[in-house]
Amino acid sequence: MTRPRFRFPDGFHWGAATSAYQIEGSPLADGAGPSIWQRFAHTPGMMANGDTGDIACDHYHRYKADVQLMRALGLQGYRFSINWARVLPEGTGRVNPKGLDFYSRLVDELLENGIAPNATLFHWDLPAALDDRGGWLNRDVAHWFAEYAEVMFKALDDRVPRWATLNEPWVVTDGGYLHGALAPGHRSKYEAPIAAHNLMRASGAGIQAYRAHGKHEIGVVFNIEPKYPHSDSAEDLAATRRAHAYMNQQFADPALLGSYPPELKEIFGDAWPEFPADDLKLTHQKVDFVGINYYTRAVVKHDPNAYPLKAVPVPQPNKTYTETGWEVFEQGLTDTLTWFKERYGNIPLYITENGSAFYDPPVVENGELDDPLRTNYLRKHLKALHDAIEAGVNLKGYYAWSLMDNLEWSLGFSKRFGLYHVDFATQQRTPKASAKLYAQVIESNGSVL
Ligand SMILES: N=[N+]=NCCCCNC(=O)[C@@H]1[C@H]2[C@H](O)[C@@H](O)[C@H](O)[C@@H](CO)[C@@H]12
Repeated sequence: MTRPRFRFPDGFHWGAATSAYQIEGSPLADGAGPSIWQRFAHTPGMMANGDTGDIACDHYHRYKADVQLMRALGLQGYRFSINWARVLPEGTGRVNPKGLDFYSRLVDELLENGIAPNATLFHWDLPAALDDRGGWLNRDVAHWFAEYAEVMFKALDDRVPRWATLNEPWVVTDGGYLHGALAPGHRSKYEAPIAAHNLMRASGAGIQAYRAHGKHEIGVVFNIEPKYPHSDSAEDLAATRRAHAYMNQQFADPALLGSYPPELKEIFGDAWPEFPADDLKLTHQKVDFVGINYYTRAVVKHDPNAYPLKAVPVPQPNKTYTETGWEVFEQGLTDTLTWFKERYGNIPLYITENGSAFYDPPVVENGELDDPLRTNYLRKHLKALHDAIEAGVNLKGYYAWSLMDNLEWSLGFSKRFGLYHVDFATQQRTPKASAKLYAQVIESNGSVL
C-alpha cells in the first residue's frame, strides 16, 4: 500500500501553544509580582478596547479543564510560558512558593494526561521590578535571567523534557524598545540594539545554567518572516537584505554563529554599539533545538523615509490577509525552513507557533464553530511543512498557535487565533472546525491532509 502523500515521519510531535499573560489571568494572585505587561495593560490608551490580562482565559483557575481540551485534540505536547514574576515577585531573590506551585500542578496535570510539557521561560512578561532596574537595558539582566532559569530547572526539569529560554526576542525589541507599541513602550533606536544584545546574552546564560542543572533539552524560539524583493532593482534587493538581517538574523546569528550580520551597523549607524567580543562567546551556546514561529512573509521595497530600515512591506494584490494584516503565504514556511537549514546547519527544529486570526462568524453546528479560513490556513501550512521535511529539513514537531482564543497583546481580545473559541463573558470554550481538522491530522499523523 502506498504511503499517504502527507503522512509525517513516525514520532513527529504534535502540540499547541499559549503564553502566560495571554491566557492565565490572576496576574497578581497568590503573591505574584507585577510584570511589565500588567503595568502596560493598565496604562490608559495602550490596549485595544482597554482589554487587559486581569482575567483573560482564567487559565490560572481552569487549567485542569483546559488540559482536557488538549487531550480531546490528542495533543502530544503543550507549549506554555512561565510568568517570571509569579515565581520571583521581585525578579530575583525571594521565591514565591505558590507561584512555583501553579506551574508544578500544571505540569503534573499534563503528564497525567499523556501530554509533554514544553516550557518557555520568557514570553515577554518581564517582572516590573527588573524593568525598574533597567530591565533588558541593564547588562546584569543576563545574571537575573540565569538565576530565574536555575530556580525553574531545579523545580521542574525532572518533569519538563523541553525548555526554551526566550520567545521571539525580535518582537520584544522592535515592539517594546524601537516602536513602542508593546511593553515597556520605549521608542529609541539606541535602546533597541542594547536590549536585543542583552536578550541574547541572557539566553546564553540561561543555556549555560541548563548545562549545569538540566537533564533534557533546551533551545530558543525566533519569529522568522521570509523577505522577498518587490523588484530586482539594486535598491529593492538591498532593502530586502536589510529587512531580512534585521528580523531574521539579528538574533539567530549571535545565538547560532556567534556573530552579527553586517547590515545591522548599516541600519542602526551610530546607534549600533561596539559590543565586547566576549559577549558573543556567551550568546553562542550549543542549543538542542531551535523553535521557529512562522506566520507570514513580507515583500520588500526600498523607501528612504522608512525608519530605520529604509525598507517597507508591499501589500500583495489578490491575496488573502488575516485579521492581523498578514498575507497567507504557506510557501514562505517551506522557504523559511530550507533557508534556516542552509544558514545554520541541520539543527533539530520545531515550528513552535503557526496560526491565523480570522473573523469567523460563530456558526455553531453540532457543538463546534465553523472557521473555514483558519481551517484552510492550517491545511495549507501543514502541507508546506511536509514539503520542507521532504526537502531534508530536520523538523521534529509542530505547535499550533493557539490552543484557544486569548489576549492578543495590545490588540486585546479582538484577534482570535484559537483552535477553541473562548466566550470571554462566560469563559465557555467551543471547538472550531479547525480544532476538528487538527485532531484528525494528529490522529492520522498527517495522512488526512
Ligand atoms: N508584521 N509582521 N509580521 C509578522 C511578525 C510576527 C510577530 N508576532 C508574532 O510572531 C506573535 C507571536 C507571539 O509569540 C504570540 O504571543 C502572539 O500571540 C502571536 C500572534 O501575534 C505571534
